[in-house]
Amino acid sequence: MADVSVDKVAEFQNATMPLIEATNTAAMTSLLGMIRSLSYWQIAITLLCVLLVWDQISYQTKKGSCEGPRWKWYPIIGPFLESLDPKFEEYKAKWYSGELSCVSIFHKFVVIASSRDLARKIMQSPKFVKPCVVDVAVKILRPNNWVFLDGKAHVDYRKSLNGLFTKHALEQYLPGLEDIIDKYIEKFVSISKGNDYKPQVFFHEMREILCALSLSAFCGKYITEDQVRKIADDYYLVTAALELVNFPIILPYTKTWYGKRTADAAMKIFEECAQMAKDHIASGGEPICVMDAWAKLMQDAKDKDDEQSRLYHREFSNKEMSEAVFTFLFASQDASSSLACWLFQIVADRPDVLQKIREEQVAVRDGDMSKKVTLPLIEKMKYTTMCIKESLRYRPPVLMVPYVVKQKFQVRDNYTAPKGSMLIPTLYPALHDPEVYENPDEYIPERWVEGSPANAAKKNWLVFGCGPHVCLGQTYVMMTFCALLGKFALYTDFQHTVTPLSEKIKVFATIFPQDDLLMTFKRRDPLTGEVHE
Ligand code: HEM
Repeated sequence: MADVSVDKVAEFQNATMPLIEATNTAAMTSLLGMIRSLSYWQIAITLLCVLLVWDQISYQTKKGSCEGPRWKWYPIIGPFLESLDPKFEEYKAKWYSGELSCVSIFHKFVVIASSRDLARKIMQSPKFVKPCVVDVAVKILRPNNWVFLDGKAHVDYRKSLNGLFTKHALEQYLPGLEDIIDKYIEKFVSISKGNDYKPQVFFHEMREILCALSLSAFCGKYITEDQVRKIADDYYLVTAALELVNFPIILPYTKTWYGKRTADAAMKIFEECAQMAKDHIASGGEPICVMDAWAKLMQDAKDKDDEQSRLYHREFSNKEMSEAVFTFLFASQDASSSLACWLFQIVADRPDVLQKIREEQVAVRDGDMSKKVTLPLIEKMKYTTMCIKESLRYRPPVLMVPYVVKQKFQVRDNYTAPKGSMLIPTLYPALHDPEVYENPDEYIPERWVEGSPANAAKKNWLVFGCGPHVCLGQTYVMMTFCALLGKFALYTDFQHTVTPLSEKIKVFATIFPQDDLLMTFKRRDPLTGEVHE
């Protein structure tokens, strides 16, 4: 029976095939004839119409249940021009338009996740997503850099870096950090003095001090003051080169070219530092910076065979160490400068808060101002820590963390993000959730007292991300800022001039006050509070 039907079908196909072929050939001929009869203009307009329709259909298909414009109002480019000059208020409107919202810019489809749980889900799904970097980052940070590792390779490498940022390791970097803080207290006071103590922009100085602190922690005394100044001065070129919208090919004298040149110069310096650190440790020296700590971990691991030691059994080359240290600088510079600007502004604007910090700083030293900043001292700075945490919550330096979808990813029941799309977990809404943080738009350090709802809501604390890429430097940040704010509060009388733009947020990689922070610093006696001009 079956054989008969198969034969019949074959017979029918044989009979009809010539007819179908003839029809197809005729259709093709008439289509070609029609195309030949069109002018170049008509062909171009037809192709453009096809492209526009395809662009809209592709947008609609990918958009699914996400919030977002019904149509792509600016065909092809989407809101490209707005993305060149990002505005905080526009971001905010997007986050609060729905827990998943989308935009499409050129061929890139971007999904923004603004609820706490979706943001966490994305950051904790390394099987489906990986951090998204702009194309040019691979050239600037170099293709073999550890930051581009994914999955198990990333987890393994990350384990070897964690050892450089444990509390024990960080404790060793503190004396170097304190030296830098002392120097910059002098410097800020003398800058203000040179300007007759009139308010002036301190945004650049904040970036410089943060760069100097990071470089001291990473390279210790191996890096000279001139080298620090040069890197601090030029670093903004790297930030500009790695902005979300930039030309992917490095052409001479463009932003990306300057960025790469700066990064290469910094990495060359770090390579030399790595060798000096290895020599220092080999000659029995104690570690005082990240480079030293790394060399020491390698040296100590030689005769051991436990899991931790095996991470350091291979020799990390100077080049590899320099590239890793550059990523630390890259990850820290903008975010830490942002925190510094907001923290100094916020505290200066609230004399009661500043007063409490000063009292605590004197108390933890038992009134003995010769005491050096150590880990036990920092652990006693409960109120200062709360002020820093609240600044990070109130003005989180990193608003969003872009990820790219590696394979189709069901983000929520009714939405699956397509492969290749960008998924951006947003950190701000979770940190301003009124159910967890009462009056979320007010700065209230006391909300962080032990046992408080804010403290209990660990899942909302997304300032440093979560999951396998969670910030490597978070403990370092808290320690450094306790030392920094504590000493400036004790030894300087710092004032902030409030302008209508002070509380407005400017987005430049991270966030800064729109007026660039107008401040003055005067020398202050830490015990009597007497201010000297
Ligand atoms: C206020 C300062 C800082 C903030 C707010 C901050 C925030 C963040 C955030 C949100 C992430 C992404 C986390 C994720 O994808 O889940 C991150 C990653 C990272 N941060 Fe920080 N960060 C700060 C300072 C630093 C410093 C000082 C360092 C220096 C070591 C650092 C090193 C890193 C590194 C290396 C990564 C990538 C980790 C990985 O991919 O495994 N950060 N940071």
